[in-house]
Amino acid sequence: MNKIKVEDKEFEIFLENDALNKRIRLLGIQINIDYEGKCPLFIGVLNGSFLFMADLIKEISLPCEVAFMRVASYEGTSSSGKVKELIGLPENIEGRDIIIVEDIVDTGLTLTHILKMIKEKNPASVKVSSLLLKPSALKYDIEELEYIGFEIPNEFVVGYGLDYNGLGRNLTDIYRATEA
Ligand SMILES: O=P(O)(O)OC[C@H]1O[C@H](OP(=O)(O)OP(=O)(O)O)[C@H](O)[C@@H]1O
Ligand code: HPA
Repeated sequence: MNKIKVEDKEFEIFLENDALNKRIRLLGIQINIDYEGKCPLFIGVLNGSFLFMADLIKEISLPCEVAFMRVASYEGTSSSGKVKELIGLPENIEGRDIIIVEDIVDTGLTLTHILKMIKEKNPASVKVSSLLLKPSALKYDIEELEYIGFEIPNEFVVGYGLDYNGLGRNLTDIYRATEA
C-alpha cells in the first residue's frame, strides 16, 4: 500500500525501511572509522530520534554510551519570546566526544539551541547525526552536521519516529505529504 492517511492528511511512500537500514549501516561504518580509539556519547533528541538511535547504535562496534534528552519550549517572561530548555542532558559531558542524534533537521532552530547549550559544558567534540536534512529549509549555519542519512526536499514527512500531530511514529517506512 503506497498511500496512507494519518489523521486528516494523505501521505505517499518516500523512503522504505530497507533503504533506511542500508543507509544507517553506512553511517555506522563511517562513525566507527572516525571515532576509532574513542568512546563517544550518543545523545538522542526525543521523541523523534528513538527508532533511528536504536538502529544506528546497533551498527556501532566501538565502546560507547547512549543517552536521551528532550527540548522543552515555553514562553519566556521577558520579551525574548520562546525559551528553550534541555531536559535530561547528562551531567558530566566535559571532555566527552558527543554525537547528537536527530530524526530530522528542518530549519535548524532546535539543533542550534542544543549545540549552544551542549558547548557551554566543554565537551571534547560535538557532531550531529541526523537521519534527514531539508537543505532548502535550513535557516542556520550548522557546521557540526556530519552524518546525514538523506537530504530531502522541503516537504512534510512522517514515519520511522517522525510524527504528524503525534501520530505515525510507528510506521516502519517514511512517507511524504501528497499536498501541503
Ligand atoms: O530544525 P527544526 O525546524 O527545529 O525542526 C527539527 C526538530 O523538530 C522535530 O522535533 P519536534 O519539536 O517536532 O518534537 P518531536 O521529536 O517530539 O516530534 C525534530 O525531531 C527536530 O528536533
Ligand atoms: O517534516 C517533518 N515531519 C515531522 N516532524 C518534523 N519536524 C520538523 N520537520 C518535520
